[in-house]
Amino acid sequence: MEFQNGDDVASNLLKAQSHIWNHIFNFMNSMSLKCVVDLGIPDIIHNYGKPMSLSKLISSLPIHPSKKPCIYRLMRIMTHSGFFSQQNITENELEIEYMLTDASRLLLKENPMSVTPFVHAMLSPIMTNPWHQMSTWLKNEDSSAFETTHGRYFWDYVAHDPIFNRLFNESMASHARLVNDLLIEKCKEVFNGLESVVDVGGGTGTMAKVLAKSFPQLKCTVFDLPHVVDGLHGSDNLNYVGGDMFQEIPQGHAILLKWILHDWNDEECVNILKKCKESLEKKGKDGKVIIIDMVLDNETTDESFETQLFFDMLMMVILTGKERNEKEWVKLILSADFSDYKITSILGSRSMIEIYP
Ligand SMILES: C[S@@+](CC[C@H](N)C(=O)[O-])C[C@H]1O[C@@H](n2cnc3c(N)ncnc32)[C@H](O)[C@@H]1O
Repeated sequence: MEFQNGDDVASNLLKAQSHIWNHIFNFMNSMSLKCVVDLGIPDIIHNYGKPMSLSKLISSLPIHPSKKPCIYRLMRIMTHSGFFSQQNITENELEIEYMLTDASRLLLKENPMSVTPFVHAMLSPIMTNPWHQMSTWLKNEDSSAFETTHGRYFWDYVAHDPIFNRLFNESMASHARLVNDLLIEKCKEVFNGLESVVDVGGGTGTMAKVLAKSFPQLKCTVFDLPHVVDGLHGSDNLNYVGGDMFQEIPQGHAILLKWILHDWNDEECVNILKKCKESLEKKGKDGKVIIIDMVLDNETTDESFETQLFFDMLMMVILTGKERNEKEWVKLILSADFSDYKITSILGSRSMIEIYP
């Protein structure tokens, strides 16, 4: 047994207290980010074209005059968390000049890879309210805390709320734009020579459009729920089909499941994979399913692992899904009667899993 002297006890207690405080107040990071995005601060600094002083920033914001001093405090916490850098630090706060960082450049509206739609969707009260119901949900039979809060499954809710439908689809599309080019670059040989691919749960087709353009011989089908693809028009080698992947998946030589299986529990995933297998088998024997999702790995850097844990909690609270480690993926693949698989780590916390019938 270790004995601690009085000073150690006090210092450990204080550390424990700050640890708890930082956890209690972690939501302030999210909400300050939302505020900065709502006010368009990254765009204002970017459009200014050079480091922007606090006084200039304040005069560019549509805020009430009594709130002017609050902007320094908002910028201070956001600078602390890496969204801005600063120069010309003097006694006079108004002279501090702010610059963008890699993180805030990714929030610019004009950036085709902008993460701003993801901020709007994920931090809307529709998505944050369910977190207050987590412990209630753990004691009831509902499929998710989202259902406990909103009385519907997530996908059903999205189908009935056109504004949130647009917000959510745009957030997925913005995510896809960020990873598409990297993905195609890293996985060229996976799509090379393929005749057709069905992007199941392909949203509004952001990924499929890039595939169709990069591989003109490849016939791409975006398959998603009718309210997502209704009214969308394809091109020569791209078409949209509305339907339910639990019923039937259009035929293809390959099926892409990008950010799909982590939305669903094991039983649902096995059903989806079996539907994929049926679709592939109608085209012959050499097909494959290409899954893009996370493979949980606690050996990765702390930051990546934390991101994976956040997504796992998101899948639990909003949907019925989870993030899986390799062993859990293999169990799913074999349960759906696929015979072989290959995992390639591609994009930070995400991997590509090719599975073969
Ligand atoms: C997390 S999003 C992923 C979107 C896209 N693959 C991407 O990576 O950006 C999941 C997609 O699955 C679709 N989806 C949900 N249930 C579905 C079903 N039963 N049949 C077909 N698509 C479905 C949703 O509409 C949504 O577009």
